Amino acid sequence: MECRLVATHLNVQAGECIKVKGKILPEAKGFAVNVGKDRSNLVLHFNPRFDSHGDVNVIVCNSMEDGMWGTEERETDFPFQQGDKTEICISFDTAELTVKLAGDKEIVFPNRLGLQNIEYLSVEGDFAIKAIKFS
Ligand SMILES: CCCO[C@@H]1O[C@H](CO)[C@@H](O[C@@H]2O[C@H](CO)[C@H](O)[C@H](OCc3cn(Cc4ccccc4)nn3)[C@H]2O)[C@H](O)[C@H]1NC(C)=O
Repeated sequence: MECRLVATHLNVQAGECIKVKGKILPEAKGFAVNVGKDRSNLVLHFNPRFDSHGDVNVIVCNSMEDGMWGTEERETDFPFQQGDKTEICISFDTAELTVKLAGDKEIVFPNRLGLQNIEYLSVEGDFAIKAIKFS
């Protein structure tokens, strides 16, 4: 599937926010926003699934350490629509990450890797990026 963006050497600090703005493709099956140390060490794989891997309208979150997936956490309160514009804001501290979504929805996920900064960001799948902002 389509890799939309990879950014490295970011040095995003705890308390700062990574904002990803874009448009979900009309026939989207899924997309993912990954943040972490590098492509094999992800503190968060944020993966909204419209219809993929047997999931329909589920947000799958997971971590990856040395290339090995962790235990998935799944959210069925699904604030995404195919074809819509959306904005995802990820902030974190050494304990957890907070993903702010449309409609004041928030998802909290543990910082299983204990990362103190985020070096790596990638966006994959059926998502057309409009802007990336670090604040
Ligand atoms: C019940 C026993 C099998 O469990 C299934 O095992 C699959 C394989 O590990 C799980 O699917 C994987 O879940 C991972 C998160 O835990 C990742 O989402 C794996 O995908 C990685 C990936 C990203 N990409 C790029 C991309 C991303 C988004 C949309 C399109 C392409 N391509 N592959 C995805 O293949 C899938 O979530 C899991 N399902 C359950 C219910 O546990």
